[in-house]
Amino acid sequence: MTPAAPALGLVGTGAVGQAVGAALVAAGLCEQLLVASRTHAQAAALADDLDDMRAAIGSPVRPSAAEVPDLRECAAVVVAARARFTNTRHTDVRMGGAQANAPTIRALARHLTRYPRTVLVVTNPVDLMTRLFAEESSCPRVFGIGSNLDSARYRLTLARHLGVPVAAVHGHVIGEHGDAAVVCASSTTVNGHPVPVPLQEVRDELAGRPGRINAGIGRTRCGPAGAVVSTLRLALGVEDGMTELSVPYGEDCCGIPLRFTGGQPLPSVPLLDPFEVRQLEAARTKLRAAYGVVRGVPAQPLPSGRNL
Ligand SMILES: NC(=O)c1ccc[n+]([C@@H]2O[C@H](COP(=O)([O-])OP(=O)(O)OC[C@H]3O[C@@H](n4cnc5c(N)ncnc54)[C@H](O)[C@@H]3O)[C@@H](O)[C@H]2O)c1
Repeated sequence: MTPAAPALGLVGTGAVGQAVGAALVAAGLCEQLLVASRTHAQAAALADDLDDMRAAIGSPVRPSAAEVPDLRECAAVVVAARARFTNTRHTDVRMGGAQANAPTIRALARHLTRYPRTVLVVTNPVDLMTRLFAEESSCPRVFGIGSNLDSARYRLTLARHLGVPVAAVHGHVIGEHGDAAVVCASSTTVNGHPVPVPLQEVRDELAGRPGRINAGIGRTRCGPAGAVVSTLRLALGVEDGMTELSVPYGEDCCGIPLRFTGGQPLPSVPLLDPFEVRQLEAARTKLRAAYGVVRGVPAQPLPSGRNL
């Protein structure tokens, strides 16, 4: 297997960082994996653990500890940092991290100012943190992981409900990676045919699944790691295809489907019915207001050059 990239970077060595690191070593997408974290000791510890994995499975990926500025040489950087805070929310849980994570994202963005390659933001609330990173860094290719994980959960739920393979289901979840997610039921197909979607069952599963995972194993980690690896395959041009990512969209930043060809993304929002249009508008209004709070100022439109 020839790795697609000389080096990839990873920021954060917690639950998500560990799972992403392991998935990248297993996937063999790069020759080197540079790991950075709040402390060098954390980065070195994860790099050693991943190096053991490399030796055990014969992966081409060589992990090593690094500082964030070293990641500028990488073909892509995954941001999975989380500030230390206690989230006491029961609804809109991901929004609970907005104020705490914003300074961390700002600091990381400054280290990577005008980094020209791909940044994948995982830190929640991901739609806000993606926009913050993009604005603070002026990086041209910043994508948020979240709606693609929601979409994977949606396809899984529908496949189980209908008793069909997941691969037979085509459908997207867009908008916010959070309580204002929009299930694109009207454009969903199974084996190429429209199907009635049990919307309440789907919404209950999207809302309840992360909480059940957290209750059982502390943090969600493998799902986001899978979403990161599949996105990197598209962004690095290893394969062409579609995924749902948070990107600048109009004056906001929210999850929409992007079709990648040769590593280049093109927005590909499906036709929405009037109910879905209203839901997407509500999600964008919510995100715009929340972003204004994170910035401490009313949200400004994104420069047109960065709108997708
Ligand atoms: N977008 C998604 O689909 C999705 C899914 C799951 C989790 N998440 C989010 O991913 C983030 C990480 O989650 P986690 O469970 O791994 O958190 P965690 O608390 O287990 O780990 C956070 C890591 O970030 C590091 N860190 C903190 N400040 C840093 C800094 N300034 N620079 C570099 N590293 C720093 C910490 O040392 C730690 O290694 C959270 O915001 C979480 O909500 C997103």
